[in-house]
Amino acid sequence: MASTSPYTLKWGIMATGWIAEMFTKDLLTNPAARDVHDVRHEVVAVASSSAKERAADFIKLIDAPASTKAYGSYHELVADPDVDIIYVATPHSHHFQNAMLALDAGKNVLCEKALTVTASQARKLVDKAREKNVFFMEAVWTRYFPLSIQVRQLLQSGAIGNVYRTIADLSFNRDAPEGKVDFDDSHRMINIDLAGGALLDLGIYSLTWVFQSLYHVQPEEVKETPKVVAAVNKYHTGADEMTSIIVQFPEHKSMGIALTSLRVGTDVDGLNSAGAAIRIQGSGGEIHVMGPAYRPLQYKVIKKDGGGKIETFDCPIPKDEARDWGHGMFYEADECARCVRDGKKESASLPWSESIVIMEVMEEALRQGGVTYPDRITSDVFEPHGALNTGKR
Ligand SMILES: NC(=O)C1=CN([C@@H]2O[C@H](COP(=O)(O)OP(=O)(O)OC[C@H]3O[C@@H](n4cnc5c(N)ncnc54)[C@H](OP(=O)(O)O)[C@@H]3O)[C@@H](O)[C@H]2O)C=CC1
Ligand SMILES: O=C1OC[C@@H](O)[C@H](O)[C@H]1O
Repeated sequence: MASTSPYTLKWGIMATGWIAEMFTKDLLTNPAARDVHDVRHEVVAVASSSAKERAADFIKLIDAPASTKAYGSYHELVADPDVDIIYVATPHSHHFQNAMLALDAGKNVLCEKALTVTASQARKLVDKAREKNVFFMEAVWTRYFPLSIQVRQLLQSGAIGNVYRTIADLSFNRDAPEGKVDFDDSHRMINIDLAGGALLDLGIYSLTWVFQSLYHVQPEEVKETPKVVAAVNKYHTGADEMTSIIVQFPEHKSMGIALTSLRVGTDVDGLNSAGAAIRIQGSGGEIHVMGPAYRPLQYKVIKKDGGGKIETFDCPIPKDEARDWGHGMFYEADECARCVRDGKKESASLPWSESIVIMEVMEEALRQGGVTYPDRITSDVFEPHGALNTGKR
């Protein structure tokens, strides 16, 4: 008879910034609040590259169990035998080195987006995961939302006919006087040393929708590597502040347009008055996903022969009332738990090969736009004791 007790995945959290807080609070919610009963999560340890006290403060901040261990280095975290999986929540610049540190130690890894700064780095991480026979996934949380799964199923079932075009935007209006944007130059959003820029931070979600709707659904035997045409406006730090990419699949007669900007917003008034952030267009209709592209809560299906009828589907993020929390990152955590439980090394929702192709597209777009990141963060040579793994700023 099948066991009824849920599988427990034990997490180590690498870094103590904003998204680490959001994600770890989600891990601590009761899975039953989202009607999940087959897996659960434990936060075993948190590491800060700055100081052990910072990790201890984080544990208090998120109201984790008192037994949660605090480490003052990433090395200690990856050496902890109680940890099953490491969540890498550092800036883009650090992902390759930090994820490699964890994989090399034989840990399963969930690494924040954008997976790396270069495609070569992504390929090396995948090679290491394969060599160590561990699970590895890019934390594009939106992919694991029930909304995304429903939209992919609709597309695969032919609900809007042949899908030919997707237009997706994730842009924030952070325009500021004197040609500036409303981030300090040192902020990771625009800091070239941290691999900042609109594309790696936000545009990756526009590409996620282009890829979910046009590439992911292509049968394996006819998967087509896209052609890329990009236009980039650079900020004075050297990072991209506005990037538009055409992703072309000529064999499939399809095209995606992925947009991102730090000057104008997708949602001009914060009330979705401007309409859908994502339009997926097929021969028989359209699916409109209401933004933001990273955390969409509603989609609409409009059929060509629907006589003006619009079907609207709401997909709210469930909240654990006892903890007064529910952000939506628990869906990707549940996916990790199921994959590790089942011995899978990659997720079918975002396979390694797809993360790599998306990195290739972003790399090519930035190349066309003349954005160059410093050598120390584009290197694909693993330096376990280098500055990016030891917290030397
Ligand atoms: N999925 C999502 O919705 C979101 C994902 N992200 C992604 O998460 C990652 C982190 O973003 P976010 O949490 O906003 O960033 P923060 O700046 O808030 O946190 C980054 C953390 O990384 C660690 N770190 C190590 N070295 C450095 C360094 N040189 N400079 C700055 N921080 C360093 C620090 O933790 P410590 O000192 O403890 O080691 C720091 O707190 C990015 O990849 C981003 O794209 C961000 C926001 C939303
Ligand atoms: O991943 C993200 O999604 C939400 C944004 O606010 C954030 O900048 C980005 O990193």
